[in-house]
Amino acid sequence: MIAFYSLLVYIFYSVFKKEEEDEEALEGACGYSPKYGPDHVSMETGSRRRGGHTPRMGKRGWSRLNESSSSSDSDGLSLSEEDDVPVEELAMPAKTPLAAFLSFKQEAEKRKTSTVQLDVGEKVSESPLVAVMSHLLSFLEQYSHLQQLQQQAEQYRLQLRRHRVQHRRHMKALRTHYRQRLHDKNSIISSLEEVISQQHTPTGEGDGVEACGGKAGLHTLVESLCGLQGERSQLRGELRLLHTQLEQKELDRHTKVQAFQQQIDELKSCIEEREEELNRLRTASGVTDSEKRVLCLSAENETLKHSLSVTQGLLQQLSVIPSQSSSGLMKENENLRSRVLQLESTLQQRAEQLSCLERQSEQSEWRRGEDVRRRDDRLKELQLELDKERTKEPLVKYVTQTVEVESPSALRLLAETRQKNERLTKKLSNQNERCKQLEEHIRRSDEVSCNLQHKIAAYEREINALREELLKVIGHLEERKEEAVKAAANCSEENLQNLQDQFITLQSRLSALPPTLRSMKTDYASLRTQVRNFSDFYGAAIKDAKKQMTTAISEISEANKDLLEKYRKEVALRRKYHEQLVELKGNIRVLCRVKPVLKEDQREEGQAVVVTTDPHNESALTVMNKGKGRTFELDKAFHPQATQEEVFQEIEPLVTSCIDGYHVCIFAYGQTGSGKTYTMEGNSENPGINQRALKHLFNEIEERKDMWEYTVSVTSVEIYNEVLRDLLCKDGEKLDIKMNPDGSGQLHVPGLRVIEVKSFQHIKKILAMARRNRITFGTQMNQHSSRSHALLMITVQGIDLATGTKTTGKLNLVDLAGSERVWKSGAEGERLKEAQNINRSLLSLGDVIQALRGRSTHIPFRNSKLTYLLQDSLGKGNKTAMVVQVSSLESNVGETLCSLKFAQRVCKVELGPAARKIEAGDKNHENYC
Ligand SMILES: Nc1ncnc2c1ncn2[C@@H]1O[C@H](COP(=O)(O)OP(=O)(O)OP(=O)(O)O)[C@@H](O)[C@H]1O
Repeated sequence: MIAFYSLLVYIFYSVFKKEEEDEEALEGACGYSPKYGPDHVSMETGSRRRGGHTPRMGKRGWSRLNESSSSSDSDGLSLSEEDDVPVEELAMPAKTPLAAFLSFKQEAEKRKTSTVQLDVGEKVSESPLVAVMSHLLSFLEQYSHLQQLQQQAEQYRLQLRRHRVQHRRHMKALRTHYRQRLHDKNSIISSLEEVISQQHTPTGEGDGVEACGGKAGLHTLVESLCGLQGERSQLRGELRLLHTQLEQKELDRHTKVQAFQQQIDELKSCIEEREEELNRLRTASGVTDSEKRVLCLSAENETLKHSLSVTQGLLQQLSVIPSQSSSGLMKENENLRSRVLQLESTLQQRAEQLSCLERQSEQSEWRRGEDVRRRDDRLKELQLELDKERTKEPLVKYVTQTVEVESPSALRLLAETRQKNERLTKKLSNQNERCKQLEEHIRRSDEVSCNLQHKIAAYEREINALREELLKVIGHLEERKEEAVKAAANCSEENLQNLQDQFITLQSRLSALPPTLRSMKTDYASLRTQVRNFSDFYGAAIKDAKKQMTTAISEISEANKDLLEKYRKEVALRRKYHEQLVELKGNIRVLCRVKPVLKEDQREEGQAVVVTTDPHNESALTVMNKGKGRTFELDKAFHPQATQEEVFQEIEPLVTSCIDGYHVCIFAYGQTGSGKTYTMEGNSENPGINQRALKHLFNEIEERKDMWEYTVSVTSVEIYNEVLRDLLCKDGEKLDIKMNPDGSGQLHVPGLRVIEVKSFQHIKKILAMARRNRITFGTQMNQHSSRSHALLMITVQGIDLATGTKTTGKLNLVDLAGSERVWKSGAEGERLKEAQNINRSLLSLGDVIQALRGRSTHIPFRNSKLTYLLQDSLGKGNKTAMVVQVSSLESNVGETLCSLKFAQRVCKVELGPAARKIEAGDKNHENYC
């Protein structure tokens, strides 16, 4: 029994295996078509495999197929010899072990039935195994039948293809035949037409007979032509008919193909149904383990085969399809592939670029960080230098330090200069020493001469006294002599003796006198010669000293020339560093000044101070509001006690820039009454930025007068209710802003008074005039509130005397009208309109700042007269400083916060590097710029 089952299993297995092999072989055999080639077949098999079903035909499908096949034959299109394959041969079932087994089984069944018939009445119990076997056998029968059907279907397909090929060939041959015929006829007609045209051409007089003969020939020719034309039209008709027939046949073929396709589909579905049934049977009949295993294995095998076939089909499709008929597809595929490759390479490049960019950005980030750090360091250094500069250290020292840091060549130059300076200083000090010695000598000589003079005078006095005494004595002696002569004549010898004695003593005394007198005289004479000699010596010494002094001075002046040159260079360097410093500080600087609490501000008692500055951080400012502190970081925050000078110190570099040819704008912004006018204009005791700036301008101009010649001109306007008015004209008319007609692109205000200023005193008068003409009113916030924006515009034009280079700097000093909350200022009527106009123009200023901050392409300068007028000083390439004025009192905290927020926005604006407005004279100058 076991042996039987094993045999059965083996048979099954071999049957299935064989079946698959046959199927493959059959597909291989049927798939080839001479027209479509092996690729086409592969495609078909591929698609069949993908479908997972092997097409098999049922009996019904087969009969229908036979019918249509016979109808196609009836069209009169017969197969050629080589294409004609006998159907019986193709439809021959494969000799398989299955067939042998079936025959064996049939015989067994027959035997069984005969045994059953023999053992009538005997009860035979059918075992389940037998039942299964019978199932299996019936299934196998069905299966073999299916196989046959499938083979038939394949054969039919082959036949159909052959038919199609033959039909096409036939049609082609027909078409060429008719075309040839038509062509022949056409050529005959054209030749005839040529002949006719020759016949029609006029001939000579002597050709009369020929002409008669020609006419007859012509007649026949025309007739034959007509006949030919008729034939041609007939042929054309035939051709047309053929065409219609062809079309009809094509249509028939198409419908037949469709019908076949439908039948094939039906057959396919039928086969599928059968296969499903078969599978069901297969699984149902797997009773024993070995059978189940076989079934499982076969199922597994099936799936593996299926996946293999799918893979193969895909592979074939991929490799074969393009080379056959789908050259377009292939091209497309190639294109796609190349495009993919291109894209991949681009992607790779992009990735590389990206990584490169990332690296670069990292590097630049790092470099930026380094730069910022270096800039910070430099800023600190420069700040230190500036501080030193501020403490009025000598200019050379400042430049020396700067140069020491900056340039080694300059350092060398400086060292040389310093050495020369030292040498000169030494020489000078030597000269000074000598001068001092000489002076000492002179002083001593003077002293000696003075003493001698005194002595001489004393001697002279003594001599005079002695002379007088002598004269007196002589006079007395004369008198006595006369008396003695008289007495001698009258008196006794005794008296005479006495008198003689007296006379002798007097004579002795007199004789004693001359040596003293003589010595005195010689003393006097020697002293005189000494004095004379000394004065000569003194004169010579002075001459000598003078000589030495002049040589020293000439040497110094010679060295001074060098020094002057170096000084020029150093000034240029200084300017450069100054520019760098200003740039590092930012071409837009925001400073905040806190107004001190004045008596008049404390109207309400218990007003708290809410704004505080940090003594350790000069750029921070904290505002307390509702118990919370908010810190603002600006460029500089001045404490309330900051002086006007301290504020100006911060502005000074910008004012200097103006002389160097930059456009500078300095404006005070803030709430009404917060001290804008005080900061800009100040008062007589404490002048503000305006006066200080002009003073600084004139001082600088004075310093540079050896090298530069400057012209300073001033204009002053106010903008009140969006109306421009000249402040340097009483009853100034309404002015308008226009473009300069010289095509420079600069703005210009026709009719505006421009005053050329010669001195600082002159400017003071002009400022006073402008102040008088400005509109102010008292508001609740400020007794003398400025109700307009006041602009003081200074133009400094310079010419370098050495090179002829021209610079034009502009300094706009703006005292803005006070921003205020309308309800708080108690404004009504005209005041309300003013306040609204002020707020509107300040809003425009804010918009301009916002646009500059956002680096917008359009800056709305024209939105207000204020911004329009400041256009050439407020935008890119210029320098701006804003002094934000705030009140420190609690009642103004809202306005203070508003002003500080605006200030912080301004802080973030980047104006870029400032541009100097310069017209070069010659190249030399550029070295200094
Ligand atoms: N730093 C200060 N030191 C002393 N007094 C000051 C200071 N700041 C302002 N003041 C005084 O405060 C008052 C108002 O100042 P100022 O007129 O300058 O304000 P303002 O902001 O210009 O006001 P408005 O916008 O209304 O014109 C003036 O009397 C001024 O002298």
